[in-house]
Amino acid sequence: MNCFDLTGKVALITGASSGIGAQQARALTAAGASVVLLGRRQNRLDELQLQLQASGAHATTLAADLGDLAQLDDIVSRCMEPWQRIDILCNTAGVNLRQHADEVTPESWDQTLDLNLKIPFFLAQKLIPQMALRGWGKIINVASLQSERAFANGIAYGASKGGILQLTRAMAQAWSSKGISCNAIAPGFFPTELTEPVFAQGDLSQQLADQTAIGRNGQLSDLDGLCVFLASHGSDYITGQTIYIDGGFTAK
Ligand SMILES: NC(=O)c1ccc[n+]([C@@H]2O[C@H](COP(=O)([O-])OP(=O)(O)OC[C@H]3O[C@@H](n4cnc5c(N)ncnc54)[C@H](O)[C@@H]3O)[C@@H](O)[C@H]2O)c1
Ligand SMILES: O=C(O)[C@H](O)[C@@H](O)[C@H](O)[C@H](O)CO
Repeated sequence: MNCFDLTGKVALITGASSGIGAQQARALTAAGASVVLLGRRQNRLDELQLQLQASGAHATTLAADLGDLAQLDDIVSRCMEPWQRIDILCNTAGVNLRQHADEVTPESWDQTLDLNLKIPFFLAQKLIPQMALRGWGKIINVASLQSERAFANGIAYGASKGGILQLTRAMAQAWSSKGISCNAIAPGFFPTELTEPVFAQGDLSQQLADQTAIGRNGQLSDLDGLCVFLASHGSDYITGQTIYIDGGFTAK
């Protein structure tokens, strides 16, 4: 048995229209999974769907805004339509407003905490029952360096990503006995739309690379192995963990 083979599994990926979510879609389909691509930009989802289909993968799109919790039941029923199952949930949609503490407002706080922390929990809660019926499932949350390290412009973001670390442990306590592993990946700095303002400052980008043990920032393809591993039978006895994939940044 190839314990990393995802043939027959269906993954829902939020934030799939760009960056880490789109890369997870490439990695999971390359390992045999079918994917439901959830994002707000239909044109971007369509482009990715075509690319994945060109390499023989099964992919569908679901244009939806996760900013409104009231829409979640409708979103969940739409994501179940294509294959009547979701085995793997990648909770990847996220936002970082990079505000100094003096500038954070109740609205910007809620926007960040709702998308980065609240939605991952409630989306999982709604998908767990059908995973539990089959006795197997995988929740993959996305943490951050800011689950561990504090940045002055990361008040709400850091709170949300610190929260993800503990939420992942609590989800694991609640659901692992049903055969559902709940883990998180914690990427270092990877070039995406989210980090454009960081990578646009060459000096800052180099300083961050210098803080890694490997000596460079991440490339999206660095994430593939961990993503497939956490989605597969290969990680069935791992749950409640946040795995840093940061070139050794947090090990320093
Ligand atoms: N890039 C990095 O260095 C890095 C490091 C650590 C963690 N992360 C995390 O990775 C995740 C993905 O970020 P990324 O770096 O790929 O950036 P990204 O901006 O490319 O991806 C975020 C995605 O979330 C989507 N999104 C935002 N608001 C949404 C909403 N209301 N409804 C639905 N989708 C919405 C965006 O459209 C985008 O596609 C985030 O949770 C981020 O915090 C990124
Ligand atoms: O972009 C930034 O300003 C933030 O520091 C984060 O979004 C990081 O990219 C990431 O979370 C680090 O792991």
